[in-house]
Amino acid sequence: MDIKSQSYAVEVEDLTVAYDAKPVLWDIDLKIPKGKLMAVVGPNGAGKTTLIKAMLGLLTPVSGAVRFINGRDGIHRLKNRIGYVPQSGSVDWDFPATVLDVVLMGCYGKLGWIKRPRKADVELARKTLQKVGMEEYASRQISQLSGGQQQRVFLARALVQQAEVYFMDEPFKGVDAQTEKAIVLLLKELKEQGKTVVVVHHDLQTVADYFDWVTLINLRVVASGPVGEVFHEDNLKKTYRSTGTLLRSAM
Ligand SMILES: Nc1ncnc2c1ncn2[C@@H]1O[C@H](COP(=O)(O)OP(=O)(O)OP(=O)(O)O)[C@@H](O)[C@H]1O
Repeated sequence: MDIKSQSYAVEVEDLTVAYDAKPVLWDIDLKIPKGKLMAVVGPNGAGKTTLIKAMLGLLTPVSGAVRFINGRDGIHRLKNRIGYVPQSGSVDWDFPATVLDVVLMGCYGKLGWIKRPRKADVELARKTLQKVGMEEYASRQISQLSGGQQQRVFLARALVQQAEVYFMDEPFKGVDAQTEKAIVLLLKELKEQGKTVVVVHHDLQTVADYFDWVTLINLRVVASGPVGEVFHEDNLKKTYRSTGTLLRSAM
């Protein structure tokens, strides 16, 4: 099937997810058009990470379905075309692997640990490390990097995968201004390549600059659509309810 001819990258239908029988996402319906940079916005505990994990098939929903590329493919048939940058700090890197090894994992998935990388893959991995400003750390143990540096390596790993749809959980969390700029440039580059990127994002002030599509969520989807249409005070109020101070600073 030609992935490029389809208009939706991801479709979520009636998705309900619970932890210990307590629903944290309720009846989620979502269509993410192909080629969009989409922010997922909502207060702490709104279910943003849970939504991403459920879309990736890392959590089993109580009900509902997630379909990729206009409903034709499930996640398991598409795994090389889906890239995931988990939240920094959520992965235990306390095992022996260099930065270059970790980036090469993006080329091979699980096979990376047993298969010898091809020269072209190593070149691509090094070039991508350069892009995220980490080339001089290629031989460093991943456990010996700061959180922000690990975040850059995660991004490089996702980029070498050359996926169609990317999910990034708070890629800007705890990074300095220079790294933030580098990530924004990468997002724009992915968009230019026609990729779809779904990003959990907390900084309301940068939503309109960095993204063209937004989903506002708090247990349910409050609104989802073009930033210019749905990212307004009314919807933000509904999403954040009592957090008026945060709201005022964003508008
Ligand atoms: N493994 C788990 N077991 C039980 N409850 C969980 C688990 N993970 C998350 N939760 C709960 O589910 C709800 C949604 O959590 P989630 O991490 O998806 O929110 P979030 O919007 O990503 O929050 P944040 O902005 O703080 O990262 C929260 O109430 C959280 O306490």
